[in-house]
Amino acid sequence: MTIRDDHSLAGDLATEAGERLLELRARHGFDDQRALKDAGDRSSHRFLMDALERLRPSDSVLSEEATREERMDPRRLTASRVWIVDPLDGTREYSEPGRSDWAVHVALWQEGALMAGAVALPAQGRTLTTAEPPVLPKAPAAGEPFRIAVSRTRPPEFVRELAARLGAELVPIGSAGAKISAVLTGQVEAYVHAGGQYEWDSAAPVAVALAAGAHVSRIDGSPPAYNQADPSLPDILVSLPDLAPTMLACIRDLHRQSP
Ligand SMILES: Nc1ncnc2c1ncn2[C@@H]1O[C@H](COP(=O)(O)O)[C@@H](OP(=O)(O)O)[C@H]1O
Ligand SMILES: [Mg+2]
Repeated sequence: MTIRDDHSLAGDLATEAGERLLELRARHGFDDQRALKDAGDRSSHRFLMDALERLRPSDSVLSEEATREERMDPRRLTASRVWIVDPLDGTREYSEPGRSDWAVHVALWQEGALMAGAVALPAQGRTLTTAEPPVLPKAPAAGEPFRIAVSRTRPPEFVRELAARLGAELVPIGSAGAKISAVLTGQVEAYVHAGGQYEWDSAAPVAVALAAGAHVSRIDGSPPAYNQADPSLPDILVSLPDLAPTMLACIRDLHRQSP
């Protein structure tokens, strides 16, 4: 098995899971959105688990849709390779007609670092991967306005003030994968989240963002850690590198004023 194989495998699995989700959405329709969400989460999880079991039988897997016991299985903490997957990120948007901000995340953590990953954006017809990381757009000149992607439904409470101080525009988008992809492809210049999230929500897009050379950190500037005993990873900042120092300083100021 070569390193290159893992990058391609992540891309192929995310893309195929995404195609299956597109078919399911077309077949199912939107009359029962709850049922569509459940069917999407469940079938995509099953597909990815079966494929990884077959193709990488000695690796561990941490999936959003696994049972609590499976997620807390201590064996993954001593494993050297763990696939961290979110079979359907942006489940809410998947169940809304016409929306393309949902994703499939497949990442590989190996010995302490994210070493491969892919984010399929099936309704946008593309998959971003560490096999061929996207070329980052140019950052806006100092003082120029820029755009920050935020959750449509659970944006961090400090984000309005952050945008006001930085002269930035907030762009609500569903799915952490779709938001980080939007940074990497030039629809926005940054993504900030706080208040709750899990490793599977960010592992794959963070792997691609790091491979592309984007800034990735927690909102206190520290590096995010994956394959932890507690998979909670509640905040994240991904941005074009030049914007990160100013954004982190501004977030720090805001927290100093109202901790
Ligand atoms: N406060 C919070 N607590 C837990 N999970 C959160 C959260 N805010 C966002 N998330 C998760 O992060 C992903 C992106 O959310 P959003 O679109 O709001 O930015 C979603 O994943 P899923 O769709 O896989 O559940 C969502 O559940
Ligand atoms: Mg998710």
